[in-house]
Formats: sequence, C-alpha cells, structure tokens
Amino acid sequence: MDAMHEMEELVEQLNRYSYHYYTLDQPIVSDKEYDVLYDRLVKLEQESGFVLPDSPTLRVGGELLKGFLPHRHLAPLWSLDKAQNEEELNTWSARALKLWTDYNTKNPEDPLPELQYALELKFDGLTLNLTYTDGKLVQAATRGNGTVGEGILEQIKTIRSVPLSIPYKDGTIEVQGEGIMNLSALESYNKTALEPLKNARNGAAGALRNLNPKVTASRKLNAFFYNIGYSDAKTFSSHMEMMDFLRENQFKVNPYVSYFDKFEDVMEQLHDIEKRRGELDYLIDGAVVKIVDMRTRSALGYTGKFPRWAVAYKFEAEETTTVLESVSWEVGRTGKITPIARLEAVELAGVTVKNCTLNNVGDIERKNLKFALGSRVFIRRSNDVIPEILGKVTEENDGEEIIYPEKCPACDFPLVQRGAHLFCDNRLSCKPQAIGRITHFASRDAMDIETFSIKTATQLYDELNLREPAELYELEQESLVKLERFGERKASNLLEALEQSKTRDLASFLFALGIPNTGKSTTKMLAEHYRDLDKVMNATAEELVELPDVGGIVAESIVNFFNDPFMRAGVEKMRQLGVQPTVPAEPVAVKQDSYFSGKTVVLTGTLHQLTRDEAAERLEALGAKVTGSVSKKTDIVIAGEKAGSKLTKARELGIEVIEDEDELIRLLNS
Ligand SMILES: NC(=O)c1ccc[n+]([C@@H]2O[C@H](COP(=O)([O-])OP(=O)(O)OC[C@H]3O[C@@H](n4cnc5c(N)ncnc54)[C@H](O)[C@@H]3O)[C@@H](O)[C@H]2O)c1
Ligand SMILES: [Zn+2]
Repeated sequence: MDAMHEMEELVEQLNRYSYHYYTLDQPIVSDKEYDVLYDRLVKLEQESGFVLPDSPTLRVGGELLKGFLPHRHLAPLWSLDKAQNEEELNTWSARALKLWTDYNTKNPEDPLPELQYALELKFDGLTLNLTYTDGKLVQAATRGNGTVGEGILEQIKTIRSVPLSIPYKDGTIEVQGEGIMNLSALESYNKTALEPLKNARNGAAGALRNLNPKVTASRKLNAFFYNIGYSDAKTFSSHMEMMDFLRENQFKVNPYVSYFDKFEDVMEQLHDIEKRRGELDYLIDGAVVKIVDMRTRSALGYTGKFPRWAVAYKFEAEETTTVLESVSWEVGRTGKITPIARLEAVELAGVTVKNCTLNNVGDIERKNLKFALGSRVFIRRSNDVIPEILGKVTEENDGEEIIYPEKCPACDFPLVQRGAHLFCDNRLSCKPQAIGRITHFASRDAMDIETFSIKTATQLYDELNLREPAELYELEQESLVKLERFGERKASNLLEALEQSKTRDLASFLFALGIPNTGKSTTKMLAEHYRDLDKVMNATAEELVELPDVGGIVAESIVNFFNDPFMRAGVEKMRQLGVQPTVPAEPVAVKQDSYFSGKTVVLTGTLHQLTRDEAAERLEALGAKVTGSVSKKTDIVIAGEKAGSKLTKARELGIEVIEDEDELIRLLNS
C-alpha cells in the first residue's frame, strides 16, 4: 500500500475510534491499540511531509455532544506531547533546552532562569475547565475540541470536592483539572450496578457527559486540579505559586508534585511512580513533566496541539482487547466451579496473556458476556494481578453463547447454582475437590506439613485412596514407602510432620478446615474469642455476627460448615486420631494509659526495627485498634519506608502521621 493510501485509512480509522472514545465515551479499541496507529500516522506524516486536513494529529479532542450548551474557553485547552521511553523523553528535554538557550542568546540582558522541572501524575479521566467569577463557580466545561467545550455545570456540582465558591474574588479565572472516578468508588458502584462500568476513565467521562446530573451524582466522582488556564488579574511566576493558589482556594490538588533541578533525576522518579501506580485509588496513565518557570513557558510556547514546555511520559498500558476463544470450567476445593477464559494470546504489560478468570456465571451475565464467544473483549492486567475481562467491545450479542455445564467437569455430578456460583456437591469422590482440600489443609498457614504439595496429595489420592484431610492421620510408614519417589526417609519425615501438626494452634487448624469465605484473620479472631474448638463448632449465626469483621455471609458460612455432617465427622475423626489444637495463652492485660490507647491506627510501608505484624501486636497490647485502611475514623498512620497511597490519603485527611521509626519505638515503650 502506498503511504498516501495508508494515511487516508489511518485517518479514517483513528477518527472513528476518537468518535467512540471522546464523543460517546464508549471506546472500541484500547488506548494502547489507538496509540500504535496514531504513532504510525505521525511517522508517515513526517516522512511524506504531508498532513491530511482531517488528521487527528492536527486537533485536540473530539466533537461536542448535542444537548449541552457550548462553552468557549477563555484560553484554549491543549493536549500533551508524549514520550513512551527514556529516549523520547530526552529528545523532548534537548529541544526544551535548545529553545531556552536560543532565547537567552537573543535576550542576554534579561535571561530566563535555570531550567527546573515539576513532575505530576497524569490522571486518566476527563479534562475539566471551571469558570469562577468574583469567587462563584459560574460554569464548568469539558475540553471539547480545545476551543469550545460542553457546559456541564450541574454535573460538576455533584462532585463534592469541587468548591462552589472560593476566597479569590478578583474577576474571572478558569481552573483546569481532571474529573476522575476513584477505583474504590468504581468497585462499589459495580457491585450493585445493572450494567457494570468497564473502567474508571469511561465511568467518569460517561457520567460527566450525562444529561441527567442524578446519574453523575450516583457515580461519586472526584477531581484533581493542576492549572489556571485564564485569569483577569492574577499572574503567577512559577508552578509552585500556582499550586499554592489552588490550595489556598480550596481546590483539591494531588499531594504528589515533585520538583527537580536536574533532568536526569526526573527519569528515576518516573520509574518509581510507575512501580507504585497500583497503590493509588485512581487510574493514571503516566506522569507529566512541566517546566516550572512561567516566563520560560511563554518563551517556549505552543505547537498547534500542545505546549512545548510540558511532556507526558506514558506508562505501559494495562488494557487491551483480544478475542475470547473459549471457556473452560475448573473445580475448586469447596466445589465451586470457576469459569476460565481462554484468549487469543496478546501482549499486555510485559507478558503474554492467554487465560483469565471470569469469576462466576453471575459475572458472565453482568458483564454481558453470555454471547461473547469469538468476539473481542477488553482485558486489564494491573500490578501482577490476574488479568480480568472488563466487558465486550460491542454492545450487541454477536458472539456464540457460553454454555454453562450441567455436570461437574471432573466427576459428572449434577451441578447446582447458589447465588452467582455453580457448585459440585459431590464432596466424597470429586477428585479436584478432595485434592484441593487436602493440599489446603497441609499448606503453610494451615497445618504446615513441610514439603507437602499438590503432587503429594494427588499421589496419595491415586495410590492410597486418600479422600479426606482426616485420613492423613491414618497413613502408615509401611504403605508410604511403597510409593514411587517415597523412600524410608521421606515417609518418616511426612509422618513426623503430621504428628507435630496435631498440636497446631486453633487458629491455624480452623483455617486448615477451609471454611468458605473465612480467611486467616477471621479464624485467628475466632480462636482468640472462643478459645475452644467445640465452642466454635456450636456457635450460632446470631452470636457470630456480633464479632468484629464478621458479616452475615461469613457467619452463615461458618454455621453451615459445622452443621454439615460430613465436615463434622471429619473433625471428629481427626480428634480420635489425636489432633488437639492448642489455644493461645490468655491475652495480657491491655495497658490503658499509653499514647496509643483507644486510638485507631493504620500501619503502612516497611519498618526496620520490627515487622508490621510485631508492631500491630504491640499496638494492640497497648489498647489500639489496628485497621487496614485509612478513613476519617483513623487517628494515627504509622508510615514506614516506601509508604504509598495510605500515607497520601492520611495527608489529604489531615491525620496524624508517625514517620520516624525511633519516635514510634519510643512511644511504644513509654
Ligand atoms: N481508545 C481509543 O479509542 C482512543 C481514542 C482517542 C484517544 N485515546 C487516548 O487518548 C490519548 C490522547 O488524548 P489527549 O489528546 O487528550 O491526550 P492525553 O489525554 O494523553 O493528554 C492530555 C490530557 O492529560 C490530562 N492530564 C492529566 N493529568 C494532567 C496533569 N497533571 N497535567 C496536565 N494535564 C493532565 C489533561 O486532561 C489533558 O487534557 C491517546 O494517547 C489515547 O491513549 C484513545
Ligand atoms: Zn465434581
């Protein structure tokens, strides 16, 4: 294909994608796929020296939606130049340096100050431009095409953190920022939403550009502000000054802004942000480097599309699209059947993705995937988490149907649906269930049978007919040594480890039983509260829900588990074979007059003089309540090295922070 023809096709394709992305807030390709095509177009335009009139490289944003009143921005809104790697970033820096040098050569009497750089997060949401006149919020608009945006004042008013009036009353200013949906807000929204949102960016953009502000309000949006685009009277000499102004006028400013004198240091910081992006409660797709001095900014100026004094460093994409090829069904240790999606292999965030979980049949329906076999789907992989399918690319049911199994794929037993999940209730002879239960029972946090693996469980199942964890305690040296890869030594080691596990502590024993919906912290709490196995086994749901962190589902799971004759018989059998879980010593009396008594404390980051668990134990002994997440109820946040979003949040909420570890030790000991 000749270059001209390819350019025409790329322009057509990119404009179609942009329409879905900017105008409809329903992208049909991932940013990653869009960016590849865009970069190709830029390259062809550079090589040929020719740019088609409707090329997306000439314009900012997309078309305006009907129904919103247009707002003409008092100063234009720009896109950002992009760098994908260190080399491109250095090219940007070299160009900025050259422009700076040229200016100073021409103006020796009034040179620009030394270059200094600000580094900010690049939020992935919708650009906002708010107009304040004499201290009152009078208009709010999207970026639109950069010159004219859509008026979305009523929608913006639903964002609690946007000030409706500000102390600064000197004429008109326009404040720019990004409307976002916090990931925690997305998660809780999607828990009950009839139509789950595919990602936080579309969630925010779709809500702000919804004609019904009630819909906007239901999404619980948030915003960060980072620029004054226009002002009648106020001028700034530097980025810091502008940031201070924003803060003083009660705009939400992201706590992460750092400043650098040397460009080399920026790069290191960028890698650090990329590594820690998963700790944030909002999406970022990169970081923005900006020149700090305002006079230098005007000297460097703008291209048709973006400022020359800033550049966006784009992180590795976390989303892409691929084809859902088939679904297979796996049986877990509780009999739960999990659908696993097989995908057309695709590169994402540095690895080849071929499978991903679909959670359960309820999820398949909620994500509108029932008829998605053979169709394109969005997938996401962040921070080494297992990749997940976000939804179908198109709304239509244009794929093959995913047929749910009626019988267990492992044992042919008829399946039943409870809630969103399918279950195989054949606990006696469904192999993956038995092997899963036994392996879990022996695992480190459970009975801690050293060197026991899923392989061992399978071998014992196949060759010695082992069906239940209790039967582990009936194993004999004689039969073990006959197994392949099992010498005298290995057999006696296993028996020895089993013998020792008989007096494992109650919390680990309860965890080993594998009660559904009940993790380590819950079994620990149960052991500490009841201090007796029989009492746990006979606890009622009413009693259990009174305990900390036990909700209705957990209470019900525990009661059902111990009411099941099969499970009860298993426990009884273990006891007959000598299993006698031990109970921890009575807790030491809680000290009442410590610095931490009665306070709610969150630990984050790495401590050096003691582990986080040890610190938590000491704090609890002093009468503190140690919790996992920072909220208004938190009194103190203890931040070790590399503390991330929790520290940020503590700062935002103005919570007391202890960062000095020596100080912490002193307070613990006082
Ligand atoms: N998937 C699709 O179909 C599709 C289509 C079109 C565009 N896109 C995506 O959109 C991108 C291009 O969009 P663009 O031109 O708006 O550029 P951009 O979104 O990459 O960068 C400009 C925007 O960054 C935002 N921003 C966030 N944090 C900022 C900060 N701290 N300082 C300044 N600005 C900040 C601003 O809102 C600004 O408008 C493409 O790279 C592509 O990934 C995707
Ligand atoms: Zn089965």
